[in-house]
Amino acid sequence: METIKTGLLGFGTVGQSTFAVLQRNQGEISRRAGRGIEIKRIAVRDNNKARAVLGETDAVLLDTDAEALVCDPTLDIVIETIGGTTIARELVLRALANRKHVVTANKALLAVHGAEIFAMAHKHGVMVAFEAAVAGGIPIIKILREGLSANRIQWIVGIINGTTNFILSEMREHGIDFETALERAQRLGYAEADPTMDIQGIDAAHKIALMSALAFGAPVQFDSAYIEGIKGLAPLDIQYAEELGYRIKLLGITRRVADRIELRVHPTLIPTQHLLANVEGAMNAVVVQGDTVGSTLYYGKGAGGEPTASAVVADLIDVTRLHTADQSQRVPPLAFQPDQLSNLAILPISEVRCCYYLRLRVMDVKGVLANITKILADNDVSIDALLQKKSRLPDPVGANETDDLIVITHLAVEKQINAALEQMSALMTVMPQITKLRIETLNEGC
Ligand SMILES: NC(=O)C1=CN([C@@H]2O[C@H](COP(=O)(O)OP(=O)(O)OC[C@H]3O[C@@H](n4cnc5c(N)ncnc54)[C@H](O)[C@@H]3O)[C@@H](O)[C@H]2O)C=CC1
Ligand SMILES: N[C@@H](CC=O)C(=O)O
Ligand code: NA
Repeated sequence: METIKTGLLGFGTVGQSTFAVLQRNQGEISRRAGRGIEIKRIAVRDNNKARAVLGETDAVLLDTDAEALVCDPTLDIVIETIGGTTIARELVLRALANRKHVVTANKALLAVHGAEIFAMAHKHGVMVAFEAAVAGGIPIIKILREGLSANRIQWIVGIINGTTNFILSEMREHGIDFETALERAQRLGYAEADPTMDIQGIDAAHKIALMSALAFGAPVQFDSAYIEGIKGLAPLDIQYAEELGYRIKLLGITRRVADRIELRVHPTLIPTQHLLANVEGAMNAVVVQGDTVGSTLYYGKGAGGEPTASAVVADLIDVTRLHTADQSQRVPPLAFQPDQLSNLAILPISEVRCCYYLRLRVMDVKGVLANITKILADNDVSIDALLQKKSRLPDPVGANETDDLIVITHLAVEKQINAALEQMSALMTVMPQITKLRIETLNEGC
């Protein structure tokens, strides 16, 4: 059978690795797909740079005309690896309108414009495949869409941003400062073109929003996600958390709660003995809890050229198989049939129930602890553990001796915690900036 012809948009980290994997493993790939898969055309921004990597070849048309690529009648599949939500959106919509399947690694694009893009694909009877967009090489989309399709999924918790996990690991294990760790992540090809997407938790939110839609059969609701990144995380809290038996990770969390969904990304304390706490560097891990299967864990490389290309090429093989076969075998992009999506809304963060880590800096005077425990009790918050130590922060001018007070709470509703924090902040004996972090024990309890 004739090979399937594809066009590649962008030739950066993911684009180059996709090209290399398709070449290197072409024998096995065509045996799996039922026919060969070829990149016949590449659209780039800088021809000379790309030519230097690609070398001289007549087999691939290399130019800067992305518009022409998505309209090229000889191509069956467009592979989008340029990133972003503007030009990529236009090109993907144009490719779909031209009845080309699209394989993309672009989570930002699908989290923001997924509804429009999936509708366009449906209208023209073509596929949008995006395994590479979530947790890089871990085949989590396939797991959610196919492997766990018998389950009523209850929650998903994941380390789904390699850059921030790499930074947290480097800071904790090697005492490296934030900026140096970020530079390393960029050099290794993990970070987004704009690394604030990683640092601020936005990239993780794109991914958890996509997984949430797949798990619960609702539209992608990235706009309603609660997002907090790692920039404000103090090394002191990383230390105290360790002393109390927790590690801090940037987690993406989505959970079914009655008729609503939790959708949030924030630094979270998890017990150090949990497998997730030991996921280091740019590795990703996702825990999916289904009613039938129970708890399942998926672990692997979430960023970097080759692991991401592994997912892009797997999608190319899937699309090739389905393109070649009867179209009735198509799998819906969000796992549920497009006319069967529910309108489950996102639960506001103030309504979320969690356990909390609170760090207060207090004057070392009589009654301070009693006041704080009373405020917590008045707000219906019970204490699980308490640690009081001489403050490790330098004393501000004129202050009495100060202590760091760490409180670990039992399950509480976030608005009760916030009310308690407001009352504590008003105490003369409590110094400004109380730190609040959420805890997930990854059991039923929290
Ligand atoms: N790097 C990684 O580890 C992963 C990246 N992704 C996603 O893959 C996509 C690509 O990421 P990277 O390869 O890391 O980025 P990159 O910045 O290395 O590559 C993007 C390439 O696209 C080119 N480009 C930009 N606009 C263009 C246009 N209009 N026409 C032609 N070329 C254009 C750029 O010049 C650049 O070479 C992004 O959506 C990213 O979120 C997904 C998973 C992992
Ligand atoms: N910037 C992302 C790349 C993969 O999605 C990350 O660090 O995880
Ligand atoms: Na994946």
